[in-house]
Amino acid sequence: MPAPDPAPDPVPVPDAVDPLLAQERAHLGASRSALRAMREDAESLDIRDVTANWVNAAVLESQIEERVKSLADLAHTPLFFGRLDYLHRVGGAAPESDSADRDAGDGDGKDEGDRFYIGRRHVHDAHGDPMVIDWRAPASQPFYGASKQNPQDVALRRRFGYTAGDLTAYEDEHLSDPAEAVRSSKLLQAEIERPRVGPMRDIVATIQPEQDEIVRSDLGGTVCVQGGPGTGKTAVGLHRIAYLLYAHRERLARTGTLVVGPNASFLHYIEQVLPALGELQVKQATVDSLVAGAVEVRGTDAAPAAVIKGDARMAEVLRRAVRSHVTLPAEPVVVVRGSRRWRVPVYELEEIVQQLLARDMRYGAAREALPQRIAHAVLVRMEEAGEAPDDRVQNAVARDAAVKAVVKAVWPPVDPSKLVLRLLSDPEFLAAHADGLLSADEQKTILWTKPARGVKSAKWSPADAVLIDEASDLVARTHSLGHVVLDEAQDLSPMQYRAVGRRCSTGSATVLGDLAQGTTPWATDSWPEALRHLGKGDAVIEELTAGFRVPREVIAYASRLLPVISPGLAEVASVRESPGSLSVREVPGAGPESGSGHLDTAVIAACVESLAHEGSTGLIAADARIPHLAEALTAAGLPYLSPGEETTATARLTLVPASLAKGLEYDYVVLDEPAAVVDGEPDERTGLRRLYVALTRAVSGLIILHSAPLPKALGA
Ligand SMILES: Nc1ncnc2c1ncn2[C@@H]1O[C@H](COP(=O)(O)OP(=O)(O)OP(=O)(O)O)[C@@H](O)[C@H]1O
Repeated sequence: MPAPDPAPDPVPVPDAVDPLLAQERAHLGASRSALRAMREDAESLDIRDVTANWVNAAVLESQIEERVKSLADLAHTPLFFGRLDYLHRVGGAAPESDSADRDAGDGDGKDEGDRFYIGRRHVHDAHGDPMVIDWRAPASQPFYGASKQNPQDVALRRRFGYTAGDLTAYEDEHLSDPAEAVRSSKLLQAEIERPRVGPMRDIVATIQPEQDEIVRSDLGGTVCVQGGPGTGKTAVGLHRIAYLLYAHRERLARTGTLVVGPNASFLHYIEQVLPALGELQVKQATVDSLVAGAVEVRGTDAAPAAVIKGDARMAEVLRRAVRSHVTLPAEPVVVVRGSRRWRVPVYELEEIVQQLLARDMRYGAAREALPQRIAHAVLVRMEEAGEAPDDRVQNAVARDAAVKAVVKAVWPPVDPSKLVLRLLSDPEFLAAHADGLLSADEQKTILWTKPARGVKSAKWSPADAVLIDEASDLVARTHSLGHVVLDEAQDLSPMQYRAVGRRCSTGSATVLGDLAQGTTPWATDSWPEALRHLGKGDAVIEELTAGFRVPREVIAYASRLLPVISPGLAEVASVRESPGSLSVREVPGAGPESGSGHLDTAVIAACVESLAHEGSTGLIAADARIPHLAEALTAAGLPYLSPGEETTATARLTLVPASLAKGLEYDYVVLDEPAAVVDGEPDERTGLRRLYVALTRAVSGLIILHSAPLPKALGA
């Protein structure tokens, strides 16, 4: 990101001094009143005359309720944050869908250029003229994308600053005035530097041009975003879903949208962003919860077994195993109807089965088609004999006991859980289907040492549940949603990508991740490959490099790990102007013999030091150290939260196991014993990647405390 001269301070000016500010405040007041009127209109809608039955009435009522909710004037979110004055009149094209109230730029008979106030939702006056337009409307786009080089027909871009809900400042850029120098925005900087408390916030007022391009990319295509820590991937993914819901509301309301995140605490952290943008219909899941349901997951796999179970070759093993249930018919089928017997010979039955196999239909769909095919063969014979059977006869023949018996023998039902249970319990069955795909050693690795007796008693692991999900899809097609946002995607196994891909097979996806933050044993090293497993090989891959979270000094320190953990990846360029602080403190005297008493004391002191600042503090430590640190915090009288629990002005300290730090951020981070974080992982590279994640959670300051030597890769 270029660093042009800063704009003059957007100093708050009293109304008397700046009449322009007074005008803008007046527009804000009028917009608020208009919004109130819109809400009152929605509340007073009488649906009795327009609905024919109670089902329609209930649907309509809930729609009205949603609308009333979406029209609420939220005290802490300003109604608009920007203004665009176009050089000319523009007609902001409406989105694909219904609602006229999202249209922007209706004619108002003026000759001068259009002026739009940009906010989180559309507000119109009593005549239907827009007071505020939705940030997602086409006419809002130049607010994010226009520049001095490409003013996009915009004369003036104005950003507004608020203090405690009051409009107190503004900042202007005359984009079409060649005499005006390019300046960086103070308001944008202030927004980025704002202390973090509570759940994740929307960034709608300050989306950057390169982010905006991703947010507004078309519903038809899948976009994959590679970006280092804090480059706004999660923010961009959530805003993209809000944008798509705006631009294609009807289609996506029918097909559904989903955000997939790494764990429940992460989902909890991000769950407020979409409602703040007025979007309430988005489902959230982890990959584990997505594939849950068929069995209860109570077990875990050792890394080597999990890696093989997550390998894409397992898809072929399963496909073979499912199809192995089909056997070619050995006997003809004879259907008796009245006094006549109709016989379909073996070779013809075989042909029917072969045709179904060749069509590569879902196993269950083919099983349903088979009796109809056999019945058809019977009907052909009836017609040849001069009868004139109709559809009812064909259906009756398809349900005939003799036909049913053939179907049962030739194409028996397959229970996906039982199938996977057998593959993992029965070496011969596995060998038969893994032949040429998995080596003997690999087969041994995934076989259960103690074969399970039944689906209920088996100790299923998360990777097993993914296998069952794949098998289920081989039997019956998984329902596809319209759009899926997949966050922290680098951590998925090929089989997990397939599971997510099934859920957007007829839709599209936004795939977000950072190869350097991959911490699973199966983490991906190549986006093109990951996207192929997802079934979206033609996705566009974008890169975000500007960092909005981590201060320069801190990101430079963490980036020392990059050559080891992800050679070739570029260091994030921090856009934060406040220098931030990095403090690396060695605490002598601790160690296995003397216990970790000194380190604990230093950690507690660092937490107290961090809490003296405004904003949240996260104490991140190796998972194994968490119970111990929890005790130390309690003994020191420092109350703390768990990740995902909302920080508030009074509860600002969170104790974070390194394994749950991904995706989260805190104003100040105290990092306990980096070597323990690295040692907590099965191999060094994964350990260093985990450390990289932990080092990149801080917004304003990072204190690292260690008594063991720091990992060499940090240049220590
Ligand atoms: N354009 C922006 N304006 C203001 N803040 C932004 C902008 N983009 C991102 N941010 C802020 O930067 C922080 C990091 O964003 P986000 O969590 O989306 O990054 P990420 O790339 O997903 O990070 P990680 O890889 O660590 O998960 C958040 O506080 C977010 O609100």
